[in-house]
Amino acid sequence: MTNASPHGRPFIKMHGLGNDFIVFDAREIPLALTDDVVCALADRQTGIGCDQLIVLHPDKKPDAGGPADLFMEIRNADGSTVAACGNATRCVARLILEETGRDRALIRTRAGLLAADRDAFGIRVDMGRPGFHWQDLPLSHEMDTLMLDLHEGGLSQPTALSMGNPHLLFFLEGGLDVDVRAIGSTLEHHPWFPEAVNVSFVRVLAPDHLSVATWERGAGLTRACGTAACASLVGAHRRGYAGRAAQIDMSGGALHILWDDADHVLMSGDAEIAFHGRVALPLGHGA
Ligand SMILES: N[C@H](CCC[C@H](N)C(=O)O)C(=O)O
Repeated sequence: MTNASPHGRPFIKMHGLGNDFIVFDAREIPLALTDDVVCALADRQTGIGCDQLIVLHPDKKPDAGGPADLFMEIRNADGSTVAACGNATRCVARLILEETGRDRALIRTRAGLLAADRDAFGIRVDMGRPGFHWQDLPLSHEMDTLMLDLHEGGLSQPTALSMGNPHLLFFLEGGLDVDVRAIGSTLEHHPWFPEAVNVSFVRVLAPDHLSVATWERGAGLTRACGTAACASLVGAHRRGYAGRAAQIDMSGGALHILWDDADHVLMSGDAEIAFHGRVALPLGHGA
């Protein structure tokens, strides 16, 4: 793979509430990254550092639901390819809205076609419908996804649901302190989740106010997780703890989530550009 120029391949470093991304634009010059190169770029000591790496491609299926502005490839820091990333989708939507000057963006992901626009909280993305069936996650066998018979670290009866990616949600009582890293890293690869799982810990502060901490599949503890914020609102509503709209506080900031009457989950929040750069690919090679 050669560089786009002698000074390396351009990228944009972006984040959504501190959940950070390296974004490459491959719409003009193709880019195919092996898992090893993704891991090297994501490394916070020897690479650029990120939770996820995003590659923008031309839309691959213009006839499936209408042409999208682009196809968004999503890679976790461990190199794994995943179908959904809420915070990164807001960042990509911002790039499209600024590039086109239009008030709406259409982003194709492996989880489906996502529409985005601006609202009072920043960028709003329609993250589509949640999935509750055990095969949506997927889970290894049929079970009640509202209350799983699963126990870890003194916690039990989590909810599992899909936002295009799998989420396991523990709802915490009162001031209970939990070891997010220990429990999250243990359950990420639980045998019931053949494709692994994102593990979140949710406190219900009010029916319209939750706080969430997430151990992300393929990335570990992040400052925010957009799909987890969506999943937490939906799960809290299903369990009778919350309404259909809430502010979700995470260590990196807050998102506003609405599960609308058409069963779509709308996520609103910031999308920031940290810096622009260039990198020789594969890392450490080339001028
Ligand atoms: N770790 C997730 C992908 C990134 C999700 C997160 N960064 C978000 O904002 O939704 C997974 O493996 O499904």
